[in-house]
Amino acid sequence: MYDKIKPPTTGAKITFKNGEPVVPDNPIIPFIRGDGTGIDIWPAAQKVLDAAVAKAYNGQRQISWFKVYAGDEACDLYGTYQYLPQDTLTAIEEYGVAIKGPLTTPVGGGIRSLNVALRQIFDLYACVRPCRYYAGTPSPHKNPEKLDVIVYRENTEDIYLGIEWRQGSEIGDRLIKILNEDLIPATPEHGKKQIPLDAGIGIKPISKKGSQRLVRRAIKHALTLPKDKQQVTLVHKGNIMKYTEGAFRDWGYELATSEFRQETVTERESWILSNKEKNPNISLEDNARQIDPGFDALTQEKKTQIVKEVETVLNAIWDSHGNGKWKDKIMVNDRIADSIFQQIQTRPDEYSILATMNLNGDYLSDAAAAIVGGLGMGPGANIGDACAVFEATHGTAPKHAGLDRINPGSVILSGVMMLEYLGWQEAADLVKKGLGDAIANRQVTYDLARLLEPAVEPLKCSEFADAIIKHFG
Ligand SMILES: NC(=O)C1=CN([C@@H]2O[C@H](COP(=O)(O)OP(=O)(O)OC[C@H]3O[C@@H](n4cnc5c(N)ncnc54)[C@H](OP(=O)(O)O)[C@@H]3O)[C@@H](O)[C@H]2O)C=CC1
Ligand SMILES: O=C(O)CCC(=O)C(=O)O
Ligand SMILES: [Mg+2]
Repeated sequence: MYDKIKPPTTGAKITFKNGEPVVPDNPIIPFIRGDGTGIDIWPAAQKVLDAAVAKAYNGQRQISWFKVYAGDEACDLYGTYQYLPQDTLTAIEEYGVAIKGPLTTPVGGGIRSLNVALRQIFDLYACVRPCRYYAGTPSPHKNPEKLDVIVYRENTEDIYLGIEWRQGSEIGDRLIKILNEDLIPATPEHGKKQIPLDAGIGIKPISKKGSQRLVRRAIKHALTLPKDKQQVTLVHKGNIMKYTEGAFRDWGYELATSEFRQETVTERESWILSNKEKNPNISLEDNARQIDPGFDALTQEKKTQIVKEVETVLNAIWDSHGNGKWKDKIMVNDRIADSIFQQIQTRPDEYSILATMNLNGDYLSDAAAAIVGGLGMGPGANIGDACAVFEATHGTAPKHAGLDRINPGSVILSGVMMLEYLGWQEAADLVKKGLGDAIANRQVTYDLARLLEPAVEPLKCSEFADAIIKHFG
C-alpha cells in the first residue's frame, strides 16, 4: 500500500461518524515536518504534545506518530519534483487527522502551493485560526487582550483555486479576446470596458455551496461560545466584487436566517426589532427611516423595498425574537474587508468569529495574529467533514531555518487545537497552561523577547518547548 514509508506497528485509526472523529486511546497521526523552520518547530511541538498527553492520562493514552513526507524532504526521499507523494496522500486519507509544519511555495512561477493542494484534495473547507492573547505577551497594541477572534476562512475556492493564465500565454490571449469582443459587450453593465491586452488573468469562483458550508460551520462554532461571543461577522469586499464577495455575504445571511432561524438574528433585524421595542406604535416607514440613513433621499422604489423588508422581518420574527429575545441569539452581521482590518485594531472586543473567503482570511489571520504577539502565536486547523489537518498560520520563515531560534508557539497551539478536536481536553489544557506560564515568566523566544520591556535574553526554540513542559505544573 505504501511505497517508501511504514505506518507505526502500534496504534489504531481514527474514524469519523457524522463528521465527528471517533478516537482510540492510541491514535495513529501522520505528521509532515515541513520546510524551512519546520526542522526546528516540529520536534519542539512533538515533544510538548507527547509530554502533555503522557502527563494528562498517566500513559493510558498516547499518539503513535507516523512520519510522512512533503516539500523538500519528500524530494530527497522520493526524487526530483516529488513534492507531495502519493504515500502522503494515502496516509492522510487513511488516518483522517494529521498535523504539518509549513511548506514553501515559490512566488511567480514554479510549483503551486502544497498547502493549498492538501486543503483542496481533502476538501478541508474551513480554515479555523483563533487569535487570542496570552497574558504577558508583548504586543504593539495597548490592549491586545481585547482581541479574541476566530478567523473562519473558506479554504478551497476563491483565487486559491489557482485557475489563472500568464500574460502572453496562448489561452490567456484567447480568453481576453473572447471577453473583449464577445462577453463584455454582451453585458450592458460593463459598458465599454476592455481588458488590457497585456494582462495576466485569474479566475475568482465563489460558490453558494462553498460559502454556505463555511458559514454553517462558523455558526455552529458560535453556538458553543459564551453568550457574549456568540457573533458571526461576514467579511467581504462586496461593494466592489458584487457577484463573488457580495454574494458570499448574501448567501451567508440566507443560510443564517433559514437553517438557523431560531438561533440567529441579523444586525439589521436587531435594529428593526429594537425600534419597535422602543416605540411600539412606530410606523413601518419610520422604522425603515431609522434603519437606513438617507432613506428620504432614496427613490420611491427603494423606499418601498425597505418598508417591505421591515414588514417582512416583523411578521416573521417579532414573536420569536421581539421584546429583547433577539439579544440571546447569535448576532450575524457583515463588514467590508478593509474596514474590518481597522475594526480589529480599534474595536477588537466587538468581534468574535470572522467568516471570510479565502484571500481575505489569509490576510486577516496574519494581521490578527500580529495584535496578540505575532506569527509565532498564530495556530490553525483545516477542517473538512471527514478529515482535518492542523497547521500554523505562518510559513517557513526561511531566514530563521535551522537556527533553533524560531517560536514554536503556533505549531504547539495548532497541536492544542488538534488535541481539542480529538476530545483530549485535559492534555490541551496542560499545554495552554504551560505556554501561558512560560510567557508570563518572560521565558520566550527572540520574537517576543525583542518586544519585552525591559528586554530579556531569548530562549532557543527547543528551550521554549522545555519551559512549557516545566510549567505544566
Ligand atoms: N501554511 C503554510 O505552510 C504557509 C506557507 N507559507 C510559505 O512560507 C514561505 C515564506 O513565507 P513568508 O512570506 O516569509 O512568511 P512567513 O510566515 O514564513 O515568515 C514571515 C515572518 O514572520 C515571522 N514569523 C514566521 N513564523 C514565525 C514563528 N514561528 N515565530 C516567530 N516569528 C515568525 C518572521 O518575522 P521576523 O523575521 O521579523 O521575526 C518571519 O520572517 C513562502 O514560500 C510561503 O508561500 C506562508 C504561509 C503559510
Ligand atoms: O501555501 C502557501 O504557501 C501560503 C498559504 C498561506 O499563506 C496561508 O494559508 O495562510
Ligand atoms: Mg497566509
